[in-house]
Amino acid sequence: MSIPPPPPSFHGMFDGRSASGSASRDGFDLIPPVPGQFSSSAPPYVPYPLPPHVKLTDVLMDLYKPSSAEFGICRISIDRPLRKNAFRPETVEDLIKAFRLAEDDPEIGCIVLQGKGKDFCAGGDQSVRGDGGYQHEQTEVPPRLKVLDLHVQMKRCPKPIMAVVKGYAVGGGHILHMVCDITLCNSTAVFGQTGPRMGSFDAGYGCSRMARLVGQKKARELWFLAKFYNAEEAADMGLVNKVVRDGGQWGVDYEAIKWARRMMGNSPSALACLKAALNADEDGAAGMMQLAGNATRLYYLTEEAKEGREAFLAKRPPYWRKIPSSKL
Ligand SMILES: CC(C)(COP(=O)(O)OP(=O)(O)OC[C@H]1O[C@@H](n2cnc3c(N)ncnc32)[C@H](O)[C@@H]1OP(=O)(O)O)[C@@H](O)C(=O)NCCC(=O)NCCSC(=O)c1cc(O)c2ccccc2c1O
Repeated sequence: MSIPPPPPSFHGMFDGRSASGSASRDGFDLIPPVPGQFSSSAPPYVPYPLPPHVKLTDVLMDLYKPSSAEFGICRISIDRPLRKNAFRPETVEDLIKAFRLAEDDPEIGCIVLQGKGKDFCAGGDQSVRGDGGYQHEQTEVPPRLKVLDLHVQMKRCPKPIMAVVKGYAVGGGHILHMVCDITLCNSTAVFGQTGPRMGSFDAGYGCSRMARLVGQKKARELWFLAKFYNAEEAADMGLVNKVVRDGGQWGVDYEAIKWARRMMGNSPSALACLKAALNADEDGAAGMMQLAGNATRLYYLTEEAKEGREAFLAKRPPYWRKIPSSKL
């Protein structure tokens, strides 16, 4: 496989100097794109090429690949704007499929989760909430809370996931953004839990992740009072990485591209291991397993691991001492 040359726009990024030689602390501000760089004012995503066997009804996927040398950004959008992107079981199934595709696609380096239209997501669709969970259109599928599986999948995904929040991120929509690695929002964003007001609660990541993000006292305030908070309040609490205050309609979308390109300019394996490590204490044995899985995968790349495999296949004893690194 031929390796593409490094992207010209990144020259100088890592030594703190721009291509023109002007000093810059860490190069972040050198990262394109800026609005106006593209012919259209909307961010430059194109439809994601779905494999023929995958059909999505409630979710859209699109893609932005800055250059052939860089990884691409996959944007996953909940597409139920008339219900403020409230999710039904079919939406969750689509999200699970979309995240799986993005995770497995070697061209993708970062995933953006957003809502289509003015809102991020207003949580579980109450019109299909039955007595035992959310009811699938196909009535033979038992009512479930499949969104909890989606949370686990997002936490385990080795690629960074960034929420871009505009409008409401409430109820289960608030939990979805909290499960993402990074949250950017604009000044229209509204955050909060609604469960105790309408007969529900999420005692999973909805509690544990929130308490780690905002602290125990604030988490109890968010859940017990079930109030809404604006973008500034959410940022002050540590729920949001950055509030993009200006930049017009697409400001936060461009900021997300910039953050994604910055992350994708860093080592993918380092990011995957860091994500697993940052998850580990919250996720108990499952979290340690995720971190340990990365160690095994990296070990497989060593001459020592390859010798073990080759020896087994050749029906001979492994010859560890011929490998200089095979000692601790
Ligand atoms: C978000 C709002 C405050 C917005 O109010 P506003 O007045 O601006 O807009 P409307 O209320 O008129 O909404 C427009 C339109 O959308 C429909 N809609 C909005 N949210 C939902 C929803 N969640 N389900 C179904 N439909 C919704 C609304 O009915 C309107 O439709 P019309 O046909 O009438 O035009 C306000 O909309 C609001 O408070 N929404 C409800 C927010 C909410 O309570 N969400 C559910 C919380 S429970 C949950 O999400 C949940 C998630 C989990 O992950 C769990 C995990 C484990 C266990 C339980 C979980 C769980 O319960």
